[in-house]
Amino acid sequence: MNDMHAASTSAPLLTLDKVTFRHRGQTLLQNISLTLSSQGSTIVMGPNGAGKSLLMRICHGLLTPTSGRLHWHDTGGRPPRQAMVFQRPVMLRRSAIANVTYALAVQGTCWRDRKPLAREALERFGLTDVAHRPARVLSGGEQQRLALARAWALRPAVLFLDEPTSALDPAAIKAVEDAVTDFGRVGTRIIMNTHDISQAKRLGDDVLFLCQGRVVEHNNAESFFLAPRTRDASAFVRGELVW
Ligand SMILES: Nc1ncnc2c1ncn2[C@@H]1O[C@H](COP(=O)(O)OP(=O)(O)OP(=O)(O)O)[C@@H](O)[C@H]1O
Repeated sequence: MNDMHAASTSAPLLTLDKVTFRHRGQTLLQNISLTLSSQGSTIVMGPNGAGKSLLMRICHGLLTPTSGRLHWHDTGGRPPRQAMVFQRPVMLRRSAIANVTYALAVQGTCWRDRKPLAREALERFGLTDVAHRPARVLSGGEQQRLALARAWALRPAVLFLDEPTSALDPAAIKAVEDAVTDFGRVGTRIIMNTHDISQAKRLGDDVLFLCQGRVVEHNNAESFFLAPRTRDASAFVRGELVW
């Protein structure tokens, strides 16, 4: 494994030490050791079933590894403020704005600040007109923007995105990519999983390439796409079928 990152000069953010995840006798993630730096955007790539979503869920704290450990460097080992955007947005049976204020309440934001923060986030993502519509009747693209607005309102230090554009048309994809760039501009650390090589080139600083539950290559994005170091990554970049 090449654990070289684009932003390797910046301080470490998260270290995974021999993280393994087993389920019903199957090893789905095996001995993953890596360090993510505190700046930039990491793109997680690899074939279907490689364990990309599992890895992100473990990093986000939704799943616990069977063995191994995670260490967040800046926050004394504890996870920093973080949010996750999924392929299919998870919306509560409430209005768009209530989905945002609810997330702020869960985070512990003072009730006086919730509505102003929610309105600002909805406006930023072009959702002011649908603020009082039930979130679940919004279009797929609008729901994904709402998921991003909800994440934006939380001011996360780290944002995980699990294939956020795979069900969207080009205009909606552009809106999501612009949002990811905006998060990056305000210093949010991006960790995103995508199958779209062009998108990875547009958004990624470093690439984490997984195959069959292992990290095969971790490299800065330019090197990964121009001169991958491993056979599997080369085949993947050439568009060959890798599994
Ligand atoms: N919560 C879970 N508990 C147990 N097994 C899981 C869980 N989530 C995923 N898996 C299994 O782990 C393997 C890897 O799944 P994962 O969703 O991480 O792959 P992926 O690389 O994201 O694939 P894709 O590109 O198809 O989304 C699959 O065999 C899946 O069935």
